Amino acid sequence: MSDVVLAVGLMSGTSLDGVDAALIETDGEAHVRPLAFRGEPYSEAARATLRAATELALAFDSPRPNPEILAAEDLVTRSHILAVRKLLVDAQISPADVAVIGFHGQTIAHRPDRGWTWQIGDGPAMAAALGISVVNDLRSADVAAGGQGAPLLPVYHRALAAGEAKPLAILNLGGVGNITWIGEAEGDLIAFDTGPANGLIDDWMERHAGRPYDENGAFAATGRVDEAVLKGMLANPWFDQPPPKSLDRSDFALDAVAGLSPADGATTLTAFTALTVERGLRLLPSAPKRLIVAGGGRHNATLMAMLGEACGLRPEPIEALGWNGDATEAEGFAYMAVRSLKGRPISFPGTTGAPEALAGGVLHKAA
Ligand SMILES: Nc1ncnc2c1ncn2[C@@H]1O[C@H](COP(=O)(O)OP(=O)(O)OP(=O)(O)O)[C@@H](O)[C@H]1O
Ligand SMILES: CC(=O)N[C@H]1[C@@H]2OC[C@@H](O2)[C@@H](O)[C@@H]1O[C@H](C)C(=O)O
Repeated sequence: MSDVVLAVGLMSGTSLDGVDAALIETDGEAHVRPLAFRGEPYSEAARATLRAATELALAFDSPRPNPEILAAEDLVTRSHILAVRKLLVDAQISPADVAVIGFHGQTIAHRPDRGWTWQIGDGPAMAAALGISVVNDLRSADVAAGGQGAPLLPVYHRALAAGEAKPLAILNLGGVGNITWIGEAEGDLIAFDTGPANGLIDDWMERHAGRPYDENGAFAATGRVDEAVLKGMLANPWFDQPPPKSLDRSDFALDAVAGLSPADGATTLTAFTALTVERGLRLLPSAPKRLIVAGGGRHNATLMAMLGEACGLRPEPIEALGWNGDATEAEGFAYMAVRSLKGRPISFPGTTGAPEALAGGVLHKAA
C-alpha cells in the first residue's frame, strides 16, 4: 500500500449549515482510514449571504461573474481555509504532510438540464493560502459529458461498504436526499437523488417555528400527517422517473403544505421525505438487505421511524458500520480528490448517467 496518502475533504452542503472538514488516510481505492473531523457552523449572516447567492444563481442562464456571488465565494473560501487550519491543528498534522484537499465548494445552482452545475469556492486561493494542492470543481466534467454531475458519493460508499453483505443501500439525508445501491457483482453501483430530505422541513421550521431545523424530529412528532396533501405531493411524476436523476435544493417548494398548521406541516413534510425514499427504493434493481443512513437526517427520530414504516426495512445509522455519518460527505471528497490525482473515475453510468466511467475535478497545485 505504498500510495496511501493523507487527504483533507471539504463539504458545504445544500442545507447551508456549515463547513464539514475531514482528514483521512487513503489510497483512493480500498484503503480508507478516517483520522479527524470538524464541523464549523456558518453564522446567520453567512447563511443569508449564501442563500441570496443561490437565489441569484438560479435565475442565470449560465454561470457568470457577479459581485454578490464573488462576495459569497470569498466567504466560502475563507471559511473553508479556516476549517482546514483548525482541523490540522486538532489532528497535529503539518500541511506539508497532506497530499491534497478535495474542495467541493458550495453548490449555488445545479442545472444539468441546462448543461451546467455551479459550485463556488476559489481553489487557487486555497492552495496558495495553505500550501496544499487542491482539487475542486468535481462535478463539471461529468455534466459536460452528459451526466447529472451528482450524486458523486457512491464511489466512496462502495469503498466504505467493501466488507458488507450485498445488496446494500446507503441513504444520505442532507438538504437533498440521495441513495446508493451496491449490488453483489463487481461494478454493481446505482445511485440517484431521491427528493428533498431535510430541505423542505428546514424551510418550514424556519418560517413557522423560528428554528433552523426540527431537532430530533420533536416538532414533527406533535402533528398529524395530512394524507390528502401528502398524496398530492407524491403524485409528482419525478418520483417514478428512472435514474439517472439529480436535484437542485430549490426543485421542491412548500406550496402544497401552505394551509397546514405548523405542527401538521412539519409532520406531513417529514412523512413526504420518508415516502420519497420508499419510491426511490422501488427504482432499484433489487431490494437491499440493509438501509444504512448518513447525513443530518439520521438524527431526526420521527423521520427515521417513518422511514422504517414506509420502507419495511429498519433504517440504520451509518455508525452501525463503524463510520461517522456527520463526516461521510467530507471524507468522500477527500477520497475523490485522491482518485482525481490518480486519474481514477469518480462517476459512472449507473450513478450520474455518465456515458462511461469518468475522472473529474480540477487540480490547483500548491506553489
Ligand atoms: N439533531 C438533529 N435533528 C434533526 N435534524 C437534524 C439534526 N441534525 C441535523 N439535522 C438535519 O440535517 C441537516 C444537515 O444535514 P447534512 O449536513 O447532512 O446536509 P448537507 O450536507 O448540508 O446537505 P446535502 O447532503 O444535501 O448537500 C440540517 O439542516 C437538519 O435539517
Ligand atoms: C449538486 C449538488 O451539490 N448535489 C448534492 C446535493 O446534496 C445531496 C444530493 O444533492 C447529492 O446529489 C449532492 O451531494 C452529494 C454529496 C453527492 O454528490 O453525492
